[in-house]
Formats: sequence, C-alpha cells, structure tokens
Amino acid sequence: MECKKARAYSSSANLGSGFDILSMAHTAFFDTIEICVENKNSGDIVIESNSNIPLEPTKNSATYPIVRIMEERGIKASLRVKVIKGIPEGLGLGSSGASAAAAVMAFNNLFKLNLSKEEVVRYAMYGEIASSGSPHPDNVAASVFGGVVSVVSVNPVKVVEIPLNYSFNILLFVPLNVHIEEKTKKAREMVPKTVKLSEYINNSRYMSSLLIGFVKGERDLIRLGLNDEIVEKARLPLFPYYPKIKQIAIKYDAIGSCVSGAGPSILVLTDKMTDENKIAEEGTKTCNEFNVECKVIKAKIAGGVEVERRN
Ligand SMILES: Nc1ncnc2c1ncn2[C@@H]1O[C@H](COP(=O)(O)OP(=O)(O)O)[C@@H](O)[C@H]1O
Ligand SMILES: N[C@@H](CCOP(=O)(O)O)C(=O)O
Repeated sequence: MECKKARAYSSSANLGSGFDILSMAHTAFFDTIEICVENKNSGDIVIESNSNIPLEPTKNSATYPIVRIMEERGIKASLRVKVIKGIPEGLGLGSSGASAAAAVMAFNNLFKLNLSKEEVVRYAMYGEIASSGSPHPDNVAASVFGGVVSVVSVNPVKVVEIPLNYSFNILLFVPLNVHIEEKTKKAREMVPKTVKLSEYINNSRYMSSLLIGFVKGERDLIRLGLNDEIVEKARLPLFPYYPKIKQIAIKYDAIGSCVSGAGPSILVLTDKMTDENKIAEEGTKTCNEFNVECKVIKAKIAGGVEVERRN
C-alpha cells in the first residue's frame, strides 16, 4: 500500500482590511494528512481522524478537493485518508484550509500530478466549500505558500508572496471554550453586501499601508494597515472582547492587532518594543470579563505545505 503524508500550518486570514485577500501562515499549529492507496476496487474514500470532524468525503475539507481532482482528471482509486488535526477547528486559525492544503499536496505527490502551488490552492479551495460553503482562497493560499500572501486573483488563481522586511513575532488569543456551529459560514453572512465609498476608501488606504509597511519594513505603516472598518465591524458580535484587546495591545506597544480570519481568535503582532507579558496578562483578563477562556499562543511566521519525505 503506497502512502504519502503532508503537513500544513495554521493561518490568520483577513490581515487588516484584506478580507479574502491577505493571509499569514504561522507556527501556532499544524495538520498532517496521510493518504494511502488501497488494493481494492471500491473507489471509496475512507476518512479516519483524531478529531470530531465530518467523515463524509464531500463534507470534509481534506477530502472534498480530492473528490474533485479525481473527477476532473478521471483518477480511480480506493483511498484511506488520515486527518491528524493539530489546528483547533472553528477558531479562525485556518483549520479547514490547512487540512485542504495538506491533502491536495499529499495527493499531488502520491499520483505524481506535478501541480503548481497555484493549482494546489485552486483545488484546496474546494475544501473551504466543504467546510463553509464558500471557496475563499486566503487561508489555503497562506498554508500552501507560507509567509504572508496576497491572493490577487481567483480566476485564475494568482498568489503573491509579500516580502517581509520587518521582523515580528505573533501572539494569538485563542478562545478555547467558544464553539459556534458553522462559524465561518455564519460570519460570511454577516458581511455587508454593499459598503459606503468612504469606508471603501479608508479600507483601501489600510491595505496599501499594510503592504507597503511589510515591504519597506515600516512599523507605523504596518500598525495603521492592521485596521478594518467594514468586516471586523460587521462581525463584532462574534468577538466582543476584540476592541479592548486591541486597545491593550497598542497600550503596550504591539505593532498592531486584528481579528484572525473570521474570529473568534485575535492576532497581535509584536517586536522588541512590545511588552508581550502585559498584553497576555491583561488580554486574558479581558477575555474572562466576557466569559471567554483565552489561551495565549506565541508563534512565528511559518513556511508552506511540506510533503514528509519518510512515509
Ligand atoms: N478537515 C477539516 N478540518 C477542520 N474543519 C473541518 C474539516 N472538515 C470539515 N470541517 C468543518 O469545518 C468547520 C470549521 O471550518 P471553519 O468554520 O471555516 O473554521 P476554521 O477553518 O477557522 O477552523 C467545522 O464545522 C468542521 O467540522
Ligand atoms: N476570508 C475568510 C477567512 C475565514 O478564516 P477562518 O480561519 O475563520 O475560517 C472569511 O473571513 O470568511
């Protein structure tokens, strides 16, 4: 029985005002997917997991992309797919996207498809349809490429890796006791269909500030760029503690803060000027004030999806 394993890291999508565009892979957590071809002709995909995720191939973000690749390319095989979850689900850490990225990469390797990274992203986006009903590309792009990415086009998929010329660390407030059924799906329904021109202009300014800040290594531009007046505002009921955590982050001189993906986790970028301990202490208290139990995770920027060489 031939098997291939790949691992992909967690990510924070929607950096600043970059809804569905800007995303960052981090070392906070990772998923591992192992795919084995079985000596059977059933054509079934059987999923095993250490976590309570759907085990139907079309409902699991790891396997739905595989179903689609097999259909598109006329591949027939019986597969056993192990979804080893390290990334907690439904917390805004790109859990579904990382499973999808690792699964497509393992399958690509197993069947020697020679997919480009952008093709891996395109297929992995089906995983987001399985988990949230929408093929948003940002989490999968970060998990596939690593670093900070901008998805500049979805049809065809085009992803740009953003050069990072300012070195920073990552703090994540992860609310462990929060469970919102179909969180990203619901969060997407909260996003307004139309926006005021003034909000659009401000958000575009933030996005240009963030990108130029990363590229030129300018802290103040990164801070300004980690703002958003549209999506975070509309989704605030999902993470009511966010404005206060952001205030605390700025008080103790973090570079900046934004919501991680569709929340409820919060991302804080820090450097040597930041008092991380105070942010962790006061931020955790703030979570408690909202009856939320936050775990503070320290992380760094992660690389892209990797196939494990010894399977
Ligand atoms: N392989 C998978 N990994 C994580 N979640 C999955 C997977 N397959 C299906 N899901 C479902 O997707 C939902 C989580 O995805 P989502 O709401 O987008 O949150 P996130 O991707 O931030 O963890 C949960 O309902 C979960 O059961
Ligand atoms: N752009 C998406 C990102 C969702 O990220 P997740 O990690 O919360 O699933 C959105 O905001 O809907």
